[in-house]
Amino acid sequence: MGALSWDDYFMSLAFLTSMRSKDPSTQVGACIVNDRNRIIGVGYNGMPSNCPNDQLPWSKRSVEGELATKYPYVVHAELNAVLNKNAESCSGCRIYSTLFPCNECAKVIIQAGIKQVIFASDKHSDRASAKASRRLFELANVELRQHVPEARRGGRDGTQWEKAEKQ
Ligand SMILES: Nc1nc(=O)n([C@H]2C[C@H](O)[C@@H](COP(=O)(O)O)O2)cc1CO
Ligand SMILES: [Zn+2]
Repeated sequence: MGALSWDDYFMSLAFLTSMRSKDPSTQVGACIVNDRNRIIGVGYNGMPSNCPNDQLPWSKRSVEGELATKYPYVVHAELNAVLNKNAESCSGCRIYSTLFPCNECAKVIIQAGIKQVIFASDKHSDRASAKASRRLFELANVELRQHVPEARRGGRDGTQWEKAEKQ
């Protein structure tokens, strides 16, 4: 078996990172890499630091309304990856994400100077948020590419991607 490609390696790292997420329904991971294939930052979806996790909800919906769901509180994987960066800048970098970025993360990705987005799952492509992301990325000349694991081209065991697509 040959060496793992950079794309498979960084997407695998994004999946590994996603496994740190406490979100019971959707674990997302992201990894930012520079043009020398050095890792600049990683992140997963989680509640903001210093907020005791047991005091915020993980529900998708609630009879008590939106404030009793995770959505107003959770920090997305891509935003965490940018915020966690260990380099001066993300300018000219690429980001690997296990899920296509929402429009709020698209704004952050563009403002951070990231030039390429590689994603695994695109399961919410019909949502307004994903359509807005695409529009912003197109206007800002950020390249989008869905990751096709080597396994799909014949060879490696690609079970983690199959699992992500089913999520
Ligand atoms: N690109 C993304 N990065 C993320 O980190 N997320 C997070 C926010 C939530 O914690 C979870 C989505 O919840 P759900 O609606 O699929 O149960 O994934 C969501 C998206 C989707 O745009
Ligand atoms: Zn987002």
